[in-house]
Amino acid sequence: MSDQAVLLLNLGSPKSTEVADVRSYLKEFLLDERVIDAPTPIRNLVVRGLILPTRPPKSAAAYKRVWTDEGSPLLVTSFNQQKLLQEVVDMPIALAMRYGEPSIANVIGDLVSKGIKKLFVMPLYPHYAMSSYETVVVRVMEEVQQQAPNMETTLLQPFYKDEDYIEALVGRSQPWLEKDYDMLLFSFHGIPERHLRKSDPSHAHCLTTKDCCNHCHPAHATCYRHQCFETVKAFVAKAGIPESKYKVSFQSRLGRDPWLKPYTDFVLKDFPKEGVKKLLVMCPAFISDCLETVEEISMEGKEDFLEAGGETFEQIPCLNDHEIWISWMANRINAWARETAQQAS
Ligand SMILES: C=CC1=C(C)c2cc3[nH]c(cc4nc(cc5[nH]c(cc1n2)c(C)c5CCC(=O)O)C(CCC(=O)O)=C4C)c(C)c3C=C
Ligand SMILES: [Fe+2]
Ligand SMILES: [Fe+2]
Repeated sequence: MSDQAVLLLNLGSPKSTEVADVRSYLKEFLLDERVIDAPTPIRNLVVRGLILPTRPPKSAAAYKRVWTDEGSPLLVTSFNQQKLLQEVVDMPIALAMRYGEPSIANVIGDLVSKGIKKLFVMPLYPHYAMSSYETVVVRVMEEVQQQAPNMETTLLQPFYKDEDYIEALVGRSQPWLEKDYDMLLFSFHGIPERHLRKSDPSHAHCLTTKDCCNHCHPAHATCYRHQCFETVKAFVAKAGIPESKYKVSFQSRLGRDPWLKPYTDFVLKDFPKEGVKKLLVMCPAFISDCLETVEEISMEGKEDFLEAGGETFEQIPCLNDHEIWISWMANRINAWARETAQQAS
């Protein structure tokens, strides 16, 4: 029996679309200090006093629009990824979510009880953000420290511009890129501008100049905006898309603070006035389609664009459980297993 295993990680969804389940999911999510990063008493006040009494019915209604007979798209796709990967990789593939179920604590407990000693931790986020990659890694490491301090862990690094990832993304997108379109919009999940400054270890680079993300700097190791731009740069170079035919925007903002701009909803409404009638959209911050790509973009975003005078709206699905993506994950796991074997010999 192998003492190696893989842990796939993603964000998580509520247990059901019932308002009470959505409220308890949002409570765990938004009380995370890396998501709402105000001092604890203020975070408690904002989340418990302002957000939880008002937002859950609205979020539950949005989840109802995307929920399938099998459950939340994000969870269904994640379980499919796990199953398909298990068919081609010769070691246990576990799956856990940062919020909700399957919980990181239970899944690590399960791996420990199976005698796993070496773990490849795969956060399924291409880019570094304190509210996505960092929080899930910190949570996994806390749990490993507590339950299995001697377990050897290797961490999949953000892969936003890796050649194999860009190839996978372009390969997956190819059938849509061959269609006739005026503009390709790369819509990334947004984050508050404050998070970008906080994640800059120098506290002297991110957002200090307009084009900071284009000037080489160590801060880019943790700069979400830089990493999003790099994904786009590499994608358009590989796919041969000219500068006049693409744009980058940021979606899903919450609250009144400034988030990364331009905002996707504004861009979608402005496009038709600028002559963009045939639109292609993709959301590369997400490996799997979820509430944010389905409800916010394919439903709401499409409606906004068409109502403003757009003619066609096509969306490239996320990598999901496409064979290109399963092969990508399998290759990374096999590379890790080879390195581990070499180190042991
Ligand atoms: C301060 C709030 C939020 C930050 C910062 C944030 C960053 C962030 N989120 C994702 C990925 C996902 N977010 C999803 C849903 C979602 N996100 C927020 C808030 C912040 N996200 C909320 C409140 C919600 C829940 C829905 C709602 O009420 O609007 C999802 C979808 C989950 C699903 O079940 O389908 C994903 C995925 C990233 C990658 C990220 C930072 C880069
Ligand atoms: Fe989010
Ligand atoms: Fe930057």
